[in-house]
Amino acid sequence: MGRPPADPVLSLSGLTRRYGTLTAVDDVSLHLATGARHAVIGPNGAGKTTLLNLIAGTARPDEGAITLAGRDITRRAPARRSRLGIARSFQQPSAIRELTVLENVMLATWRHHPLRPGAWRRPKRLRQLAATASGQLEAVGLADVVHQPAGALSHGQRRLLDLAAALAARPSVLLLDEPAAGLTDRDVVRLLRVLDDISDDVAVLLVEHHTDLVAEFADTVTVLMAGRVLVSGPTREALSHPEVRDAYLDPVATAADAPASDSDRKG
Ligand SMILES: Nc1ncnc2c1ncn2[C@@H]1O[C@H](COP(=O)(O)OP(=O)(O)OP(=O)(O)O)[C@@H](O)[C@H]1O
Repeated sequence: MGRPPADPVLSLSGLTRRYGTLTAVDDVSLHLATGARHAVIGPNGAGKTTLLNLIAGTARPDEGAITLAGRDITRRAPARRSRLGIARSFQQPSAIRELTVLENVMLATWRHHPLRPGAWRRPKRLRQLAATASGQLEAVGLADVVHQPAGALSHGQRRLLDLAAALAARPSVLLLDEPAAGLTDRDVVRLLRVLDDISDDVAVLLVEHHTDLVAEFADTVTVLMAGRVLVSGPTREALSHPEVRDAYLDPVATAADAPASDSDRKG
């Protein structure tokens, strides 16, 4: 396992979350430095989304602690955490279909940095919001569709819109829940380009099943299995860990390495 960074922006210590008799997240400790590119992988039901929920504050841990830039946020409400610098995207694109692409990003920025009552009527402030939102949309390659309703976008474009909305809040920690889900190969290439352009000020925690994307993007990978950390370390090391290959990844390669028949295996 890798050594924790000296000055982590996000630290999870012994996080545990139970649902009845099921322990969805079991004693997980992770530390992300500023600018980290950290992926969490694992089979369905391994606890990946629950882990993101615990960090975002939409689920509360039964045990353990979370610190953001040294500040204990374990008991902070989700809105407070987002104001402190945690942004996230969800498994399903979350844009409001009836609003334009630009309005969606403006709204997201607004939610993260609430204005004083009535401030929305000030044209200068609105222009600033629109400029920030436009810049972010340009950065993710959606400049051509800013005035279209979000509902008119393709699935891949809506994923990029989610990313723009999360980034517009200028987070220090960005949580991404399966951003490549349902994307075409071409969209994944586009997504990777956008992810690569994210500022080094932002630590990214990426939950993803698309292992090629993980291998390209992440410098560190944590593998969750039944809520527990199976392995955590540099990407190449973690992905080539024998238990990871056997249990989860690359079944074709694993099958090719395996003995030819059951009798071989038993023998
Ligand atoms: N609110 C909840 N109530 C009860 N059980 C839950 C709840 N949320 C998650 N679980 C259970 O916790 C376990 C972990 O779920 P989680 O969604 O975190 O897994 P995951 O690794 O994100 O899976 P997937 O890759 O399918 O999204 C699962 O067994 C799930 O059924």
